[in-house]
Amino acid sequence: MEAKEPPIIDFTPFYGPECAAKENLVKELKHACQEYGFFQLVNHTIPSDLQGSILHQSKKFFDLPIEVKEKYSKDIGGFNRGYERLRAQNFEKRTKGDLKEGFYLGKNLPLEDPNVVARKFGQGPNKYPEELDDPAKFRNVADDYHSALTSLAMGILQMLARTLDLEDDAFNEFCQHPVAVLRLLHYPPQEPDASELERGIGAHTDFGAITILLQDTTGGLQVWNNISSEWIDVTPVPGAYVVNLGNMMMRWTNDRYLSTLHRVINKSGKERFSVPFFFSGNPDYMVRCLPSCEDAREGAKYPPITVGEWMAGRYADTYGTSEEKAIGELRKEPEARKLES
Ligand SMILES: O=C(O)CCC(=O)C(=O)O
Ligand SMILES: [Fe+2]
Repeated sequence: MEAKEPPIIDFTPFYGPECAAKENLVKELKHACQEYGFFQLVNHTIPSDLQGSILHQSKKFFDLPIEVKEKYSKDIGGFNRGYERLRAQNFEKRTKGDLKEGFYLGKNLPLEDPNVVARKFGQGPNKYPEELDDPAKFRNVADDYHSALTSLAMGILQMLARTLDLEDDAFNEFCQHPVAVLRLLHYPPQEPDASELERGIGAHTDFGAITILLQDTTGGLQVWNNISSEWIDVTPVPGAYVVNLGNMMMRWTNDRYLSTLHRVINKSGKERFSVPFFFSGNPDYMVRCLPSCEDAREGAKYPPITVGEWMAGRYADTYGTSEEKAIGELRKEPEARKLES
């Protein structure tokens, strides 16, 4: 079978009454989750000017001098918010690090919020850069965008519940006080003579439930196709969201749904901007295999784990606190085996 790009799915029926088109949407989503773990979503009602604004504010931040950006380092003050310098992440562990810089934002919660006081995973205050021409604009756009994407994520999960023959509200508890991370990303163009191993972001799967990614028109995102064993480009569709399933979905569905390897290589000669939104749910929620997905003989492949424990472990893996484990996981990937042998 010829490998194809992940499908483009029209979300319009979600906003309308029950009808054949809505049933068809559920079928399309189910097919995408089983065969690709990825799809592009169009007609999702997030205004294009809000999408343009978040990309614009992101560029403004990354254009600041490095000393200013470092003032907002993610390493200062905890809460997983703020600036992450070039090459800080290194998914494939075969170069000096991924050729991108980032800025992490979440829902802005004050220090006295009960979930922050209780040190729940991923809950806390944002950092907002003061040195921009219009700092209030950055703040408003980031907060509005985060809240719009939180609603979209809940809508998508409602439809994904239907694909699993569950009630629409099946993921409601999961969506309470969610860990939801907005990551502004800037990929400088890679040098023409860069190593073949140079990556904007190395091959990885996402940790959470779903990721909703806005990419500019540069291109460079690729997904791994397990059947044809090749990397497939995800061609930018203006205004669309690239949605992919994270590891939690595999745990829930006992691997019926895919959490697919993906990477970015920016050979365009231009800088690339993207904004993934990672929706990982309520830190106290126990992710366990859905009864309908248990295997008749083998039961569930993965033991139950809370969102908080799962996320903390996965972050530790990618940020080097458990480097050996991360390398061990990468070795399982076909591409890595090929390159090593
Ligand atoms: O920038 C992109 O297109 C992908 C980013 C990504 O995969 C991630 O941040 O997990
Ligand atoms: Fe990713």
